[in-house]
Amino acid sequence: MTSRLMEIKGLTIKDQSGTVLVDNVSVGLNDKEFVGIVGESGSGKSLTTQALLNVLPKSLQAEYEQLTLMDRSVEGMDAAQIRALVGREIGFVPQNTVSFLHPLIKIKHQIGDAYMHHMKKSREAAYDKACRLLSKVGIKDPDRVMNSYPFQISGGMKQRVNIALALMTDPKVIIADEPTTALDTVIQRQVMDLFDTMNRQEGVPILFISHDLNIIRKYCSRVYVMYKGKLVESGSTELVFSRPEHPYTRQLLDSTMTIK
Ligand SMILES: Nc1ncnc2c1ncn2[C@@H]1O[C@H](COP(=O)(O)OP(=O)(O)OP(=O)(O)O)[C@@H](O)[C@H]1O
Repeated sequence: MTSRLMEIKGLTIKDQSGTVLVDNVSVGLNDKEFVGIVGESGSGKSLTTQALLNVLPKSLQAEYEQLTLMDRSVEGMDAAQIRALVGREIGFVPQNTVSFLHPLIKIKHQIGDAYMHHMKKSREAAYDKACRLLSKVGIKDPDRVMNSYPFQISGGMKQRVNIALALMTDPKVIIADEPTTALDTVIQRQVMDLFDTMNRQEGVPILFISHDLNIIRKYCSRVYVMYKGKLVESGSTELVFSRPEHPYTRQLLDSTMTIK
């Protein structure tokens, strides 16, 4: 069986009481792909993604058959090696933008430090690159944002700071968990087009978590559908959406069509 660039196989996650939160899920990403994971709130999308990046909360127990990061099995790697690999090569945009940023540290330090550390760059180079990326995600006054504390900027700004932060190290893979939820449609479009350009022009593979079927349909070539901790369907987006097999996928498509 061939393995993917990024992959977790047979993942089961339980909480402290033994309740199964994610049940035997396998997801993967090939080189150059733009892949979506879709499902309602609480279906296990975020936990699956966190397990793939080895950043699950310690209170949860995860078991899996295989974890592959950047084409390499993590078997035999220690925690520091995995952290370095993830930090250097994978750009992760987490869902919870509020708690991800440290409240007492100015944005310019938070956005620049990983870049200086992983890429061995100067503070000035980090500042310039961060401003360029903030402009790309639609921030018109990057200097002001850079010199702010997180509480001084809006939720949508924080979300865009997180996206810029994930892109600082020119990641070889992007994993984004609902990165555009707090953004208005114009900015959402700008951010999605930025991801799309990175994927098409630079071949950066992207794993994209969303509950928005329209976004998934527009950008992703392959999709996983999660429901109540299980993977209920997967395949090419076109096929899954034109001939959904699972009742939940059908329901999801019907509800989207009603709204639109
Ligand atoms: N740290 C945790 N401890 C206990 N249960 C958790 C924890 N994190 C998530 N859960 C539970 O696990 C289930 C899956 O959560 P997860 O965040 O992966 O869902 P999701 O599909 O990403 O939903 P959303 O889009 O709302 O984030 C939910 O029932 C959630 O309440």
